[in-house]
Amino acid sequence: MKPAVAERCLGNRPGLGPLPVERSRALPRGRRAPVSAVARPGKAGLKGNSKGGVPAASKRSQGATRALSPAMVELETASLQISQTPEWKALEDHVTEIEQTHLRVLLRDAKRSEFLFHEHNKIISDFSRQRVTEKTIELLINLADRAKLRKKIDAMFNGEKINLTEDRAVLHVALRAPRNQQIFTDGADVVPEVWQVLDKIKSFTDKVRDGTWLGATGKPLTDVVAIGIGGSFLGPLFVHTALRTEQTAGEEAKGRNLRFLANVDPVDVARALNGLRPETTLIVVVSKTFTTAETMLNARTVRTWLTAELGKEAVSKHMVAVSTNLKLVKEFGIDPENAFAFWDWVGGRYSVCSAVGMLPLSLQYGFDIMEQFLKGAHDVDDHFRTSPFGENIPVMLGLTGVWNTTFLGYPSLAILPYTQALSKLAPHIQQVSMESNGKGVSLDGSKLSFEAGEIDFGEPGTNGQHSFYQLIHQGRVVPCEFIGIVKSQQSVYLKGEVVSNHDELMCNFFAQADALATGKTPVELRAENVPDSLIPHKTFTGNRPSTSVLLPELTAYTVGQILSLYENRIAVQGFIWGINSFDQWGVELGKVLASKVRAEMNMCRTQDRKVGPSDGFNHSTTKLLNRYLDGKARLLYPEPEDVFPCDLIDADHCRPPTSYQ
Ligand SMILES: O=P(O)(O)OC[C@H]1O[C@H](O)[C@H](O)[C@@H](O)[C@@H]1O
Repeated sequence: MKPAVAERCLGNRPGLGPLPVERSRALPRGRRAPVSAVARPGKAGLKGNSKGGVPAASKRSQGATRALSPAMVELETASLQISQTPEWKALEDHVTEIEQTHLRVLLRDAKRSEFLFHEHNKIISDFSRQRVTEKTIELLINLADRAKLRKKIDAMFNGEKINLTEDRAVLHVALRAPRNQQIFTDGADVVPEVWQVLDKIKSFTDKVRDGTWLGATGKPLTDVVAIGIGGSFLGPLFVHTALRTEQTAGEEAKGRNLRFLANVDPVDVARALNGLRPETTLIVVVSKTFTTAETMLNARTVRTWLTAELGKEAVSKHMVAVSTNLKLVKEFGIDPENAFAFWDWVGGRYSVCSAVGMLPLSLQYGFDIMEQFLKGAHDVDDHFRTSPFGENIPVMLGLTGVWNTTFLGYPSLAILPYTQALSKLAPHIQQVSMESNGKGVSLDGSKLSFEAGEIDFGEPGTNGQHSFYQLIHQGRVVPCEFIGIVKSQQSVYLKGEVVSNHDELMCNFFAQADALATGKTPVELRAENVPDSLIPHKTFTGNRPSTSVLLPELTAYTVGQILSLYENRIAVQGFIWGINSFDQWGVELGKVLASKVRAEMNMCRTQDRKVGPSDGFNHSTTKLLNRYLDGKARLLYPEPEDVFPCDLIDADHCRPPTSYQ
């Protein structure tokens, strides 16, 4: 073992000045500055809803940095001051009316329940446990009309550049369009390109699966590790988790393994590679930009793992990539022939239907199954694009979401699938929803006068019931979305049991929604002889809103439907709030600051400095960084080029990563 490198850099150093946040706000390469920053630099303090002055959209059209099409100016204008419109005000007034009702009473009205019960292609959605009446829905649809929801949906499907701050179209719906459909953006039909890549995925994945494509030592590649993070990870993980126990998909996946590596934590590397052999492993590097720090370090790490055993030439057989940046893929050393493209009009969190999901998932389940997934998503896209709002399930989900969040003041949403197979739905939707709608300004850059976005979380039932349901029954009001399945992927019915295992699960699906809605009153408790002292503790106020969605089964097709329900629901909310749901500037600042820390750590290591950071860190960060580096200085590492976090994976290649001096 080479001598240890002592990494002690930081001495005690007096507190430094506050972090120069403004100076650090570099923009990512290739991206434009947000409109509010470039078009109207002096506008930061302008209130979005100030009554005076020229509307921002028309200001922009009077000489801003770039021209918008008349259609986009109209849509941007429709997004301004939505909270000042009579339709918004009517909903605010209506809250008082709704507050005088209780779901216990509303649910007695069968006519109302029928009105709130919708069905599309075997997906049933029941909105009767929302705190709404027919009038509420009418008022919400009026608001949608005022926000020009229909035009915004059309603009999205027609390839208009509705992602204004990045000047991009939002066309993930084109990823699941049938071959014969035409969808244009910038004057070109994108559907042929989409199918060109899908055909390439089919051809490649067939070859890997049938053993025509072999590894460097002539062995079939049975194991796949997909390296990617955020949108290049969560969607594919959700779909993989949903299909693992589905009968047909399970058959197709026999003898194959699909794993994901997302976190830059070496612990995740060790876990992803544990038990795998390079000679039977195919690595798929998934990154829209091919610059994401975590993914690129993980890709380099796994490439080292691979080439240490198989040599550099093995990369062409064992590593493929999915990206919009084919130039960087090539520079990384992956043959462009082995790269699967997608386009800047696909947002990362909306990319699971592109090669991002289709490549790794087709390797695991075969292309034909995954084509069903695309068909399911397209089916709901079509329903979303064409159905009247009152019968349109994604629109209804979006409208009730806006009602709960903005008007009734419930900021969160619990996503509660009653099937373990959907256990990764909530983590995926967290990104789609919170990265899309977690915004503080409207499309034109003016500050919102209300809070947009929704705090999403969730767990499959019944696990959640034994965890956080206490709070949602008796603590805060958290609107819920229950998802149930008629036919389980796995059927178990034990002799002597009163119901099958799946029915047992589904009893809870029905019971929980009613418990939240109707609650339990002190009168009912007294009738059950509950002692007076316990009555307050055992009372359930009820009146807690939820939606129930019931699907016939969970297959690749219905998983695609679920994806589209949520993606489009989230778009509806953003369209009504008047925000840009398709950019994500909020993730940049942390990345910039991490680069500064990285530069500092590197300087400490290379110069073996004994002094603290030279500038730019505040007292708190300096102090904590000191403690971290102090702690690290006590550890013995091999020379950096030998550090390889795989001692858990393959003892031949690794040494103990650390030990205490
Ligand atoms: O696919 P990549 O370019 O590697 O990006 C991965 C992720 O990076 C950032 O966190 C973005 O906010 C996400 O939207 C994106 O999905």
